[in-house]
Amino acid sequence: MDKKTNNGSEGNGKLPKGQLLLILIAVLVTLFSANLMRSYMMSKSQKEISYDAFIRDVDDGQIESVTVRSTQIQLQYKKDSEKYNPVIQYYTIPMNDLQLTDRLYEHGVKMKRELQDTTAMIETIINLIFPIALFAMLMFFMSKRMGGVGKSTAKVYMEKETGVTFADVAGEDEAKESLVELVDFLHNPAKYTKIGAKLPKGALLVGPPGTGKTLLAKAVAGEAKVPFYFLSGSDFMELYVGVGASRVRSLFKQAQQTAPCIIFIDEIDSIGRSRGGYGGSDSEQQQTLNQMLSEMDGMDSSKGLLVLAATNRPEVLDPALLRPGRFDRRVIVDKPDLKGRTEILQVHAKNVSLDETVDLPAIALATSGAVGSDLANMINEAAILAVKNGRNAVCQKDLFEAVEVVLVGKEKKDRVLSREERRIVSYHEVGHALVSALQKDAEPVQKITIVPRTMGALGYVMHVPEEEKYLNSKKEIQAMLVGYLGGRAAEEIVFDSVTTGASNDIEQATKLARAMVTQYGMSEKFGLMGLASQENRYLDGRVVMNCGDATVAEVDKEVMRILDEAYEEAKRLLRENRDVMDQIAEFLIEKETITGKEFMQIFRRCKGIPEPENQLTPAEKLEQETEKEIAKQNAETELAGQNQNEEMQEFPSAQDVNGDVQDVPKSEEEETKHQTNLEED
Ligand SMILES: Nc1ncnc2c1ncn2[C@@H]1O[C@H](COP(=O)(O)OP(=O)(O)OP(=O)(O)O)[C@@H](O)[C@H]1O
Ligand SMILES: [Zn+2]
Repeated sequence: MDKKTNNGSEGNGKLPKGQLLLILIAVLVTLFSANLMRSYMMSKSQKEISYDAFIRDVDDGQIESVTVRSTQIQLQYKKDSEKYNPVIQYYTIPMNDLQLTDRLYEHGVKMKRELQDTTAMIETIINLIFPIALFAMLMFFMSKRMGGVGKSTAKVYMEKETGVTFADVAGEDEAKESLVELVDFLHNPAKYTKIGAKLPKGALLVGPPGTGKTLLAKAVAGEAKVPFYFLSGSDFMELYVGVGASRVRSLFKQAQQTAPCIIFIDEIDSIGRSRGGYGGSDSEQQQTLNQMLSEMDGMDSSKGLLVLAATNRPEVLDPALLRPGRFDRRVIVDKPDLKGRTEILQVHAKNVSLDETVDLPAIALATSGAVGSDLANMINEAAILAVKNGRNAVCQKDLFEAVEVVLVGKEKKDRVLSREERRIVSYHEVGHALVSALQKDAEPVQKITIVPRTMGALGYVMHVPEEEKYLNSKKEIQAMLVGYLGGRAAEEIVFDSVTTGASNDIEQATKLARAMVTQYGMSEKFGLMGLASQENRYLDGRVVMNCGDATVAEVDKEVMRILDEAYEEAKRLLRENRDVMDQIAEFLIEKETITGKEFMQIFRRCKGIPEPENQLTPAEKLEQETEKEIAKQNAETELAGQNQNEEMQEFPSAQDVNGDVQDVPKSEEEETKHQTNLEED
């Protein structure tokens, strides 16, 4: 979702440490030179006069006042004296003169005695102690900020025991399988080295954010009961030159001392980016990477030391990292499928009280495209909702609400749309839904809402897949395209103008149409030619075209044609069903949310289709069964009339959030692409 890999560490509000250091040095230099100047000037302005000259001046009545100190007598001449000078401080060395006081008194000279030479003392302090103190501070500061350069103990995050096991990681069976082997290496390295087998030094966990890569690495450590060292590639970004490399060195050194153990490097792409590749690798990154490479080469894996690294951008990694003896194993940690999602939900629901309405597989069906961290979030969010509503167990309705919260954000109650905006959003969403309902190959509509959400959606349509699909026919994909464009088509038909609200739809539709032409071999013009390969399946990576410029232009034309065709089809469908669209949109404007049932009722009424008798959605069936069961229970215990099931009624089966949301990890299209890919392999 919005868990984009954060490579930079800028913008944390604090002054960069380098700058602080510079400021400190500048202050020091200024103070120092100011001091030098001052004492220079002071030595200039002090002027000694002989004792007899002093006595003469006293007798002459030229002296205004004296300050007597142990080592000198400072003289202040009267303003009208010819010796008077504001910048010169006259003094004389005291003599053993017993009459001095009387003499001064006689001539009306003001007398002051200072026991200690305070100015001298202050001067010593300023000139000696203060700079020393500042220097000491500076040294202290520098040694602290270098974080142990030269010392072997840079701060490294370590867990003696992670306590995580493979049972905590749900789904991801293939990934777990290849990691189980590594656990055995760690357990008993001698068993392998005796035969002469070389143990693997590293494995690369590759997959989209939030799929449990960190969790898997911890599970390997937990299963092998070895310490777990953790380092995140992005931590290196804020460091000074040389610090990254030294951190890597000290990490490996520490790890080697506690072997067998696991070193886990998250976001390895931020240090392991291809040297001299695009993005401009800086020398600091290179140094760190080189250090890592040489540490791995020098590592003795027979001691049971294993380096795991995670990335969602394997294609940017330096090939040197992937060579034999380094991260030569690749473990794919992909987005979970329906079964995987069900299992992840079950793992996280283990410690949550659920009531009998809860149907986790239905939630899994509704969350195509969600990853482990999303699902974990949903369970937690549902638990919070249950507490908020004063219940002591989570029900299915909480879970469905949590799905929406995680995928499209919370309802934004304070965001009030104007009447005109509500009309436009309503028609837009009804356009999507109606087009889907009219095309037999599209999924039935489950819910439409125009309550704005925090993650940016003004409204959206939920679909219910009857089952999870891994392969889509050309017809289904075309229907999907028409569905994506239905919102914009409705706007054009009704308001004769279009808004920015459809930008995400258009992006999705274009991606899908392009994939039809270049990847699925679904265009007549280009046939089966594979024109592009997706650079990164794990993020919304760019697609690399494998053909010449002329062909690229042709592809663009073909994509445009497909989109135009789909748009025309959407408009045709909506024009022919204008009355249905108006009625549903009116209902939506008034109610803000319309359920699939209500939608179909209006739809059927307008189209003159009789209400089907016994055609229930799976969730409705479930609901009925649960009701029956409760009734039975009630009869058995002779308790009557408590329908604990009320809350669920609005929420039939599984749903698929599909709409104008920027960040929803999208589902059908991606799933289709991915599965099609698998098919090709
Ligand atoms: N397969 C899974 N089974 C159970 N829980 C999971 C699974 N995948 C993710 N989670 C939950 O999501 C949380 C985050 O996952 P984790 O940090 O391991 O993902 P990641 O792939 O390392 O993500 P990133 O790339 O953002 O670091 C986990 O702590 C766990 O609660
Ligand atoms: Zn839309």
